[in-house]
Amino acid sequence: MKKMIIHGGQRLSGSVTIGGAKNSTVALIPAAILADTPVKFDMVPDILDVHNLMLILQSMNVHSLFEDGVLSIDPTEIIQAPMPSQAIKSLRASYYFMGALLGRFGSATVTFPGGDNIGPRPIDQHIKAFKALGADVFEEKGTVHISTGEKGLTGARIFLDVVSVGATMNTILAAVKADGLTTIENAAKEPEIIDLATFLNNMGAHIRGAGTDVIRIEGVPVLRATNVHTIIPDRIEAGTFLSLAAAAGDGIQINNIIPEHLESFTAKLIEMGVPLEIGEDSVYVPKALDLKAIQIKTMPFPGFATDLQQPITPLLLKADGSSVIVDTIYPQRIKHVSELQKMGAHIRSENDMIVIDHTEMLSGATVDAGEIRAGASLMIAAMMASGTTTIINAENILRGYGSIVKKLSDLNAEVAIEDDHVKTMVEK
Ligand SMILES: CC(=O)N[C@H]1[C@@H](OP(=O)(O)OP(=O)(O)OC[C@H]2O[C@@H](n3ccc(=O)[nH]c3=O)[C@H](O)[C@@H]2O)O[C@H](CO)[C@@H](O)[C@@H]1O
Ligand SMILES: C=C(OP(=O)(O)O)C(=O)O
Repeated sequence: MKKMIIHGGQRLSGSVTIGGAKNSTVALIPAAILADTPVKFDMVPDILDVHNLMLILQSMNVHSLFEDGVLSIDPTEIIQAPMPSQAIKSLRASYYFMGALLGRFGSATVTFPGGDNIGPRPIDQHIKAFKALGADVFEEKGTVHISTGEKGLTGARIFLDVVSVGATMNTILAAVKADGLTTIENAAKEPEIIDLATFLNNMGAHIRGAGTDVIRIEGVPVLRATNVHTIIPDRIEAGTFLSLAAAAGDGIQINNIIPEHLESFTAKLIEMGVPLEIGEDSVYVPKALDLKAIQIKTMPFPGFATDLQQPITPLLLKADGSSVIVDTIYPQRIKHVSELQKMGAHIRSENDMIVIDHTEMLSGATVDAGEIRAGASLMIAAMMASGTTTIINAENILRGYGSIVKKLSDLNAEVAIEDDHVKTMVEK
């Protein structure tokens, strides 16, 4: 078990560069096994999810190498083999191997995925799509078996009952080499879906409409990589640093941002009174004073991202008055609430609402990063607090925040990650 130790109260300044998007990367790596050539990704974040996906690739005889942000994957000698269940369980996105293996071999056997513990996370819409494409699906003891038998996959019209990032991506992965036209209606519109479609289209796929709620996929027999795919910047990591900068910064420049991906978030910061200076691919956050309380409702893209409701919470503690968050995607995503209370935060959850009242001062405490964004929220609160905070289960933070100790230390934070009693990464 790892713990993150933060000595709070330092004012932060300087600049930070955002890495490639976790939620693109974790779909692109499984997508690589659909290629008939080796593939290369650039701007790959150094996060635990990537290392676990590499372990899963290894189990299928797919060689991968991760060096200086470039991940090379050679799927040309892939075999179907049992996958390491611990790695599968360590992340949500292992479910993308269902669509990718189905597209590659016409069958897939994948243990039910893990990922963040943020309330119920069914995959009924993924299964519905696989069935519509002609696969038989059955679940036994936590493992999903999917197969098309001799008949192969055939394009179909699929209407998703709920807007789902994972079901949209998985349907694309299964349909990209299927016979004929697949139409996904009520598709999710997240930028990471466009990134996946761009990667596949550059290899010869025929996917149109990614980024809208109707996606059309004309199946192709072969996918060949001819260039390096550069992963889009992580809008959730960017939002986390924007919140940190407004909460504890004396002027912080955040580089490698696509501002259009963050409009619902930056609009809320501006509404609070944070005087953001938004550039073409960067945002400068000056010292923020006199913040106003706001109301937030999380929605599918382009709405306010559920993954950013916890990271913005510590900033809301600084606002004058009561702020309210309603997470419509994951109403039970409240693991940070009890932990922030331990630090003295005036925060409570009631009837699917999180109410955040002005809090003059936070104090360091031992708190639990129950999941990735709860961890991000605690990390920011710890920077604002007086004294030392120890965040246990820090692996959850490392699932999605690459080089986090270095990035925070470069901003003048006093932070380290310790492995039980042994220091593994101390940058300052
Ligand atoms: C690896 C990845 O990209 N993870 C993101 C992805 O998760 P993930 O793809 O798992 O989330 P979905 O977009 O699928 O979930 C959205 C909503 O649909 C529901 N649902 C989903 C699928 C399904 O078959 N049935 C169903 O009812 C879910 O319970 C949830 O309430 O999108 C979430 C919502 O933006 C983000 O929080 C996660 O960071
Ligand atoms: C919920 C998240 O991740 P995952 O879907 O990978 O568990 C997240 O990134 O906030």
